[in-house]
Amino acid sequence: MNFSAPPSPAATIAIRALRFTWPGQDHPALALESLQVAAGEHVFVSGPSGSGKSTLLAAIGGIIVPQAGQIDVLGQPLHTLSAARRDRFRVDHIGFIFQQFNLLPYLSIIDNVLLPCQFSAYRKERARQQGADLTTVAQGLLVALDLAPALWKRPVTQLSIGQQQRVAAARSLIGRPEIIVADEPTSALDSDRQQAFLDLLQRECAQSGAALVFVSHDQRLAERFDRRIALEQINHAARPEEAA
Ligand SMILES: Nc1ncnc2c1ncn2[C@@H]1O[C@H](COP(=O)(O)OP(=O)(O)OP(=O)(O)O)[C@@H](O)[C@H]1O
Repeated sequence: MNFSAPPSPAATIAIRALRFTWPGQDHPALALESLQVAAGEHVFVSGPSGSGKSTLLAAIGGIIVPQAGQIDVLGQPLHTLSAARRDRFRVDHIGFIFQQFNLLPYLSIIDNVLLPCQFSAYRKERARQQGADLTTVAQGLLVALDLAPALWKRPVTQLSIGQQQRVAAARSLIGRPEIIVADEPTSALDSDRQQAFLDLLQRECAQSGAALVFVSHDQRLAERFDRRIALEQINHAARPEEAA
């Protein structure tokens, strides 16, 4: 079949001697000697504004390519892949939840959840193994994430922020990618809803065995993770004094 099966990994994510400088900048945004995430591990990444959190997630996703060092994801060194193969590898193996959710307003809720299966034969196949058909699997995820069937016919633009966020989480989880990456997914929610969302996300990740890399400013969420990383302490390029 024509999809990129993962090589067997020593660590789910392994970063060594990473240096990344954004185009046009004279100072690196990332300088990390070593960072590893184990299979199924839930890691909380915090750090002040400008400490490189989003840049790190972009590097893990192969969206940007470091000028030096190496990132292996599921045993695959990302720098050896062409841009097109990196894109495919990302959609096959990593579910992203962005701060702004990036839901497509012209698609139904179910079709938003199923989007990764449109781009990835690997995710589609894995989703198929989970249920009778893809729609049933998407619906099952929405129910697990507390999004009631009465809402499924609504345009995504008519959902609350918390509901949109749960659709985005279901989309990241469909087809059981090995890694879920979440960039400040709770920043628009009040404290109770943040905790509830994290409950659901962690439960689903535990069930699928996915590693979770969760970026947040909110230290109240930190204790619920296997490991906490203060990025400004390990990112030697970080200049948080410049933070807004
Ligand atoms: N597209 C870009 N082009 C140039 N510089 C960038 C770009 N994106 C980020 N940077 C710079 O890289 C550094 C790290 O930014 P990054 O967005 O990764 O930080 P962050 O920790 O995610 O911040 P925040 O918490 O504010 O989202 C900052 O100095 C920022 O100005």
